[in-house]
Amino acid sequence: MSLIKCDVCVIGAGSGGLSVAAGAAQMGAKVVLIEKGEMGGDCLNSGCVPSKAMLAAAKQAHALTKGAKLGIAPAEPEIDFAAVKDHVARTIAAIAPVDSQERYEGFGVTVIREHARFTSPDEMQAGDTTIRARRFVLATGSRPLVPPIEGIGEVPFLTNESIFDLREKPRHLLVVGGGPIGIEMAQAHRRLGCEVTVIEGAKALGKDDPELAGELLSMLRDEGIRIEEEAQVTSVSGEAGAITVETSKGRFEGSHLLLAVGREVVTDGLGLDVAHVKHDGKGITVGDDLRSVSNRKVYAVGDAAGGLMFTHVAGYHAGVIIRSILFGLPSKAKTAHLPWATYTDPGLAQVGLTEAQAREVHGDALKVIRAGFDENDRAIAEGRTEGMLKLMAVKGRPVGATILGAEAGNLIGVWAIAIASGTKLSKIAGAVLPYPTLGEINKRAAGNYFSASLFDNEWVKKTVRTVQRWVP
Ligand SMILES: Cc1cc2nc3c(=O)[nH]c(=O)nc-3n(C[C@H](O)[C@H](O)[C@H](O)COP(=O)(O)OP(=O)(O)OC[C@H]3O[C@@H](n4cnc5c(N)ncnc54)[C@H](O)[C@@H]3O)c2cc1C
Ligand SMILES: NC(=O)c1ccc[n+]([C@@H]2O[C@H](COP(=O)([O-])OP(=O)(O)OC[C@H]3O[C@@H](n4cnc5c(N)ncnc54)[C@H](O)[C@@H]3O)[C@@H](O)[C@H]2O)c1
Repeated sequence: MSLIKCDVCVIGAGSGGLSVAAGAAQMGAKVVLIEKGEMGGDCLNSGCVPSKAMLAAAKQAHALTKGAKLGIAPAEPEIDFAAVKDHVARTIAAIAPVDSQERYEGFGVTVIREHARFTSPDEMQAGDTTIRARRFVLATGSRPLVPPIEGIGEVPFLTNESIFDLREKPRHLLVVGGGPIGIEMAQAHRRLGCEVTVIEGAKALGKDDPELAGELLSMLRDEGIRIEEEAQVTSVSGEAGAITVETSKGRFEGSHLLLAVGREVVTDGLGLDVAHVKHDGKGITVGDDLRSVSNRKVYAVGDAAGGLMFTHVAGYHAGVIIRSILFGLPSKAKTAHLPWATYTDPGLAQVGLTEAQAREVHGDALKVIRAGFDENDRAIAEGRTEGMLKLMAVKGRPVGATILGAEAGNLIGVWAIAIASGTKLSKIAGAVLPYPTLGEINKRAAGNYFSASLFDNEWVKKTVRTVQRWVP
């Protein structure tokens, strides 16, 4: 048994824990990082990275089939499903060194590869080591929720933890859950040659703007994905290669089953009760300072904090608590400026309020401005004219933006910055952007906010006529 005393003990080397450990160690704190599984957590090993690598292969396959539009004869892609999985594995391997034990040890972090659990309010046990720390950071993430559906124990099923290792191409993938995981995986598999049925108990992409989410779903249906909404799963049965899902809307049959019905925060096995750390089904109970409400030595970040579950949110949380832990300064996590994107093609991205939320908060003061990708010269040149930007604005400032279209996840960045910093629309409308770029759609929407009052304005017209007549 050995004892380590440190300033900060971080549990979990995923997006949140790694950001805390790197920041704290490089600013001079003595840091211990404990990880029981793979360095990099969900995002690197079974989340963002493999899903985006798979979507990239799917996009390339799909591009071949659409060539006719641009004057290139369309071709049937030859898909080697196992080789796509090799690409996924290579992508993970290429990024892994950034999250590696060696790199973190290079920052001066003590990395322990064991399961950690509290043995008292200020001590943890990890293997043969006891860690006594001034502050603990729980960055234990989440895992796929497996609901108690009748028959689920007897049927082989996939989750995000196993689907990226599957090397055989599913003949017909049944996806239960139409959230971002289900929808991204549905498009990836469809474009890679699988039959795909999405079975959603409520509304698919139900956390997004219903109008643009609806448009995306109809595009996905046009690609051949069957999406059945309001279909609550009642039971599953069958065996490998022949799965049946019974729902309130009938029976669905396929060869493989993917469960993507949400996440469950990892709080078990941590000895939270021994440390008096309050928690519930949503995660560790924290205030907006991300500090446990019942043990002030303990913080939670990322998925474990029970809010929005995204890698960039985990990274943001890390910044918030580093300020508090290292400098003793008050620091609070906000949510209004946090963006997200679903990386289908076209993508769907959101920051701030949706139209419905903005209407509820701002009533008649709200202006909703639309700019279509079919008005953007670059989108036209590339044949990527589907979708639009919806901008929610109040008194010359953005309060929300929703984008459906090419590069939506990139384009939403401008609005994330604008909303976070309170930037006026006049600044975005007045920016000079390179032509022709998709990014001009943001400027166009901001410009549209002013154009009605500028171009349909009798007073402006009169002033211009007067100046033209009298000013030499
Ligand atoms: C399929 C999929 C796709 C996604 N795509 C995106 C995306 O495109 N963009 C995006 O922003 N987000 C995406 N996400 C969400 C993102 O992956 C998570 O929000 C993010 O990984 C959360 O990071 P975290 O640090 O909170 O937890 P994790 O990354 O889950 O890390 C937690 C770590 O803690 C360790 N741990 C747990 N308990 C203990 C213990 N007792 N002792 C020691 N170690 C422990 C675990 O082993 C794990 O490594 C996706 C998620 C999935 C599932
Ligand atoms: N692009 C991204 O950033 C990205 C991608 C994937 C995942 N994520 C993160 O991971 C989280 C989890 O994703 P998710 O898609 O698993 O969860 P989710 O909670 O967003 O969606 C799950 C869906 O499953 C449905 N559902 C639940 N039980 C059901 C049942 N018995 N039968 C049929 N449908 C059922 C729900 O109605 C919901 O629409 C996301 O909220 C997000 O934070 C992010």
